[in-house]
This record gives sequence, structure tokens and C-alpha cells, in this order.
Amino acid sequence: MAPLTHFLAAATLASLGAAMPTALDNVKVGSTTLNQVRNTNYTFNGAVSVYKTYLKFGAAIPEHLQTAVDNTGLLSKRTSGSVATSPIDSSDDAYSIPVSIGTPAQVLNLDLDTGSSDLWVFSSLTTASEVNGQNIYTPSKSSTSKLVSGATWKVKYGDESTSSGVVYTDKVTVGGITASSQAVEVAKTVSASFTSNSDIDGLIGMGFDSLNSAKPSAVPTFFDNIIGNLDSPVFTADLKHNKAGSYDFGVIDSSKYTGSLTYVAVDTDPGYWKFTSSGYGIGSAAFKSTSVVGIADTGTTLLYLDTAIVKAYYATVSGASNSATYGGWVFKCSATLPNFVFGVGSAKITIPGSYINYSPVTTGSSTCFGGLQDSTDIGINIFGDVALKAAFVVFDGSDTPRLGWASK
Ligand SMILES: CNCc1ccc(Oc2cccnc2)o1
Repeated sequence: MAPLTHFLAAATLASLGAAMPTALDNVKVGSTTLNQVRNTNYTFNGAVSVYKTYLKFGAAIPEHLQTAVDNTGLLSKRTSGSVATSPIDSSDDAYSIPVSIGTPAQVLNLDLDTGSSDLWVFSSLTTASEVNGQNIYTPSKSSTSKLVSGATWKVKYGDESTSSGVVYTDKVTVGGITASSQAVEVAKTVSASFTSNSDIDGLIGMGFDSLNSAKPSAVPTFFDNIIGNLDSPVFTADLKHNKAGSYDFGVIDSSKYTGSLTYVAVDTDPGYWKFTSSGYGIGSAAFKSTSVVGIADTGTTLLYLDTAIVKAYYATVSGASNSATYGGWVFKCSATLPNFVFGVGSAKITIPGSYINYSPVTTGSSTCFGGLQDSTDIGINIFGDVALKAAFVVFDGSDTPRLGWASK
């Protein structure tokens, strides 16, 4: 059967005595048969059927019906959320988010870390002498906590800091989005640099599962547990210098960036958000097209790149030196540093020179430590917070993970 619209149009033109030939003239009115095919995937559910009838006729959904429908899990709700993230100090050393754990909620400030994949917390089980002002999670005070029998974890970070302990599951909510049975790795011991950092109550890893340290088997990340309920399988980072930014889940908020997003492929081996930058530019010098493989890591403070790039950058800063005393490139705090541009595809992200004039080597010193440092001893280039806070970044966890970058 020709589409009805064509048929009606032809009839109308004919009635108007339209003389000019139209394309409709050679429409042949015919017939066809569409055979119905059973949807073998469909399972009838009474509550869902009644629910849909109520919706169809605009009837209010009684609570018992909503609960019955929710309990089927058949109408998986799609959701999105947003959480503010604040620098923990005036140097933007790290960025924390409030995370609610347990019933009733116990709120801890966790470092959202795309460079690792353990959600671990200071707790009532942490060696007392290693707790110094942090908020703690007390599983015994949560009616929804469950010990994961036999599970342990131990994690070591790039800066040699460590923590370890046992594993519970509990309800975890971030930005209004809840994982009802999230693995919460409870610290029994933490290293000195965590103890001395009273602004961080633990980490929430948003890397890939292969980086998770739980034994005898890895436990899913918070992103793993919520991704199926998100409107879109993404979270985004909008970190800022000296002020609150945000992490969004399930949505890309175009009001948070300028221009357009440029996407780049992610290599998930060995578990980082690893991508290839298309090159770099120093100040007003010509952009150098070259592949720079690195990871987008919200849990690392600074930008770490290859020696050649770092040397070329500090060659433009009079008096800069790579100091054994201070463990990296330093210069006079009064120096004006050039911007640093890195490429993502054909796009360019500009890091203001002021972000690379990172902070005095010690409080009050006139010698400042660079926000760009050498990655040789690390073994991988790291686009840490110094780089990320110059951009809006989409962490796309779809079947083909990718990173989206935009200026802002
Ligand atoms: C600064 N050491 C303690 C500490 C606070 C937050 C983190 O987490 C890190 C450190 C390095 C890389 N990735 C995450 O370590």
C-alpha cells in the first residue's frame, strides 16, 4: 500500500484539475501485508500493565502501585545528578565531594579520583593514632551495612601513599544518585600523608575495574553501579581554581563549557582514562603537533609531562631550575609564566600560566614550585588537576570509552 499521505495528495491535486505532471502521477496504488511478529522478549507484568493504564488515562499513581512497579525493576528509571566539588586548600591540592554512606547517612568528604578504582574511607576500624580530624564511617551505626566476608584491599598511589583494610557493602549516594549496595572499602590503616590530610576522608575511585585492589576479587566502582541507571553513561568534571566546581553524572551540561566538545579515544589498559593528546604550545610559540599519551587523573594535583616538553617550558622562565632540594622545577614566585596549550584532536586547551605558578615551596617562601613537572620517574604522563581545571571534561563510559574536552 502506498503511504496514505501520497494517496491523499494525489487525490487532492486531481480534484484541483492540476494540469502539471507531478511525481505523484506515477504512484501505483497497490497492497502489501505486514505480518505481526511475537515479541518473545516480552513478559507480562500485572503491576506494570495497570501502571501504564493509569498513566495513559492520567490517573494518580497510588503509592502501593508505584512500590509494586519499582520492585519489579522492569521500568528502570533513568537519572542524572550533580555534586559540587571544592578544592581542599588554596593551592587546589585536591578536590573533595560530599558522599552519603549508610542508614542513617554518614557524610564523608571523598577525593573523586579518576586515576584509581577503590572507594575507601577512614572508619571506626582505622588505627586510632592514624586518624587526625577526618570524618569516619562507622559500619556498626548503619542499618544497611554488610561485611563482605573474607574480602580485603590494599592500595598504593603514585605519591607512595597507601591504605588498606576490609570491605563492607552499604548504600552510597552522590549528587542525589544512589548505589544501594556499594562496596565500601573500610580502612584499618592509612599512611602518614593521609593522616596529615584532615580534609580528605577517603577516595572514590572512578577508574576502570582492573585498577581495583580488593581481594579475592575486584569490587565494582560507584560508576559501575550507577551507569545503567544514568540517562547517559557519562560523568563530567568541571574543576575550578580556588572555587567550587562540579561533577555531573548522566548528563552533559552545555552551559558549563564554551565552543564544542572534542572527543578522543580512551585506552582502558591498564585501567586509567588514557588518551593521546595531539601536541602542545608554550606561550605564543608555534603549536607543536606530536602525540603525547597521558591519563586524565582528577586525583593527581599537577601536570606531569615528558622531559623535553618540561625543559622547553621552563627555558622561557628566567631563573627556573630543576631543583633536587625541592624535588622539581622551581622559580621565583614573582616570575610571570607563559600559558601552556595542549591539543585534543584539532582542539586546544589553554592552561593559564598562573595555574603553573603553583605555590611557594614552603609557606611564605619566594621560591615557587611549578604546576608542570617531569613525568620520567612516574613512567606515564598525567593530566592532573592543573590541566583539568582549565577544561570541561566528559568521562564517557559507554561501550567505547572516550574523553570529551572543551574550553570554558
Ligand atoms: C597526598 N598523599 C595523600 C593523598 C591524598 C589523596 C591521594 O590520592 C592520590 C594521590 C596520588 C595519585 N592519585 C591519588 O593521596
